[in-house]
Amino acid sequence: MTVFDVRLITEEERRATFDVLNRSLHGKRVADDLWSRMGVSWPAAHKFGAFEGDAAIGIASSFDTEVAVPGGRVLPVAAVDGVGVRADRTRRGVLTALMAAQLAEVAERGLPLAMLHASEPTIYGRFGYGSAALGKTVRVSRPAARLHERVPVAGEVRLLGPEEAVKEIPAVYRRIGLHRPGMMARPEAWWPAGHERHLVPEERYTVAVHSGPDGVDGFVTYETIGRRSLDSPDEGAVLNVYDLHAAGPAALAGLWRFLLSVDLVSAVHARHRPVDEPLAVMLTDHRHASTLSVEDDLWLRLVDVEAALAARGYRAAEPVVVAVADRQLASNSGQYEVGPDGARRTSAEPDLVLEVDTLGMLYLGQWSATALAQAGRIEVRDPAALTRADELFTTVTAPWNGTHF
Ligand SMILES: CC(=O)SCCNC(=O)CCNC(=O)[C@H](O)C(C)(C)COP(=O)(O)OP(=O)(O)OC[C@H]1O[C@@H](n2cnc3c(N)ncnc32)[C@H](O)[C@@H]1OP(=O)(O)O
Repeated sequence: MTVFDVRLITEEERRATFDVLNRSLHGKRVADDLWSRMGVSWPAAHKFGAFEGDAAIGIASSFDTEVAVPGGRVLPVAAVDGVGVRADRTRRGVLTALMAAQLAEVAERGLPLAMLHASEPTIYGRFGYGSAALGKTVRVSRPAARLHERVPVAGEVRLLGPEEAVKEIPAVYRRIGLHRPGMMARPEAWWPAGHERHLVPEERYTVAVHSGPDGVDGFVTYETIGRRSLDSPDEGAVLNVYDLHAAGPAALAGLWRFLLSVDLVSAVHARHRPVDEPLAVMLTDHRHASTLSVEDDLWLRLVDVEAALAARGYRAAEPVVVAVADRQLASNSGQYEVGPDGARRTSAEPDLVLEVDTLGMLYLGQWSATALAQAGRIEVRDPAALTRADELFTTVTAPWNGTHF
């Protein structure tokens, strides 16, 4: 039986806890040069450590940012960005204790939501997180793929050097805005090169911007891996898209036209794209684009169910009453009436009964109530209410996070 304490870390414990994280995720200790680069992005704030005496054995980190929710509002959110337990201390409840402390702190600070990207999909459901936005990995073959003649393309693409990129790209990301549920504000500190999270990454990446009639309206960061051999021209160089954001269809098309024009490349791969991005039908032959996988991308936890439900928009339908059970934050458990005018607590009998992780799956519009009921995740007391819940929670665009954190 392991005896450990869980508490907020001190400044002096930053490196030891980062070491726990790095070893748990990558199996490597943090060398001096790595720490001198990455230490800046590992502040002590909002980091819970698990300690055996003075020795760090676990870490759960988060930072505050904002996330878009259906209906257009942007809510404060705790983005959980670093979780790990020392390999010789796993499966003894260390993570469970860390997540409880973190959730209590996020709730106490009044943040309505928490979110994360999971290393494994089996970990976070038990802590109230639901798989709230999916992402697809697409592959487009070159040189055969061509944009269809009706795809709107106006504007041009220009490559940026690293210094220009650091200056221009943060403003472009802000201008594009959080136009899909699930998109997040990116902390300013992330952008400069040399930062752990640098969003205008290392030398191996190329950054390009698209300019339309109103100025710069999209960007892409990519790297090219492998070389195409003259003996087997269909195999070889893959252009990997790391980050791609566009303000609208013309910018998206312009960036893809550019990506498909890069010489000596046999295929363009893009991970974690929005599931409804219409890339295949933007091509003359949509078999040139294939979806390699669809994966869980963003996981969402409603920390304050009433505030979170009240803050999102709903489509027109008669209200439904949902009963929510929350095993970690009992104050969230209860009935909520959800309708086109918003959501509030009620004492009415529930039409639908679900756990808070399932509510996270419903919240951004990724999953329909019907699908979740079919999967056994919603208990249906009134079948007519299921259709109403589908209508209320549906969103026109699929949710998407689009940021590596
Ligand atoms: C947001 C992010 O940072 S994602 C990155 C997460 N980190 C990693 O993947 C790094 C490698 N893994 C680890 O460090 C650890 O295995 C962790 C953090 C995933 C889990 O830590 P632990 O201290 O072992 O978790 P804990 O003992 O509290 O487990 C709680 C429950 O979850 C289950 N569980 C925990 N991790 C896993 C897993 N990877 N796969 C399946 N079940 C798991 C446990 O079996 C346990 O189940 P039970 O309550 O039915 O007994």
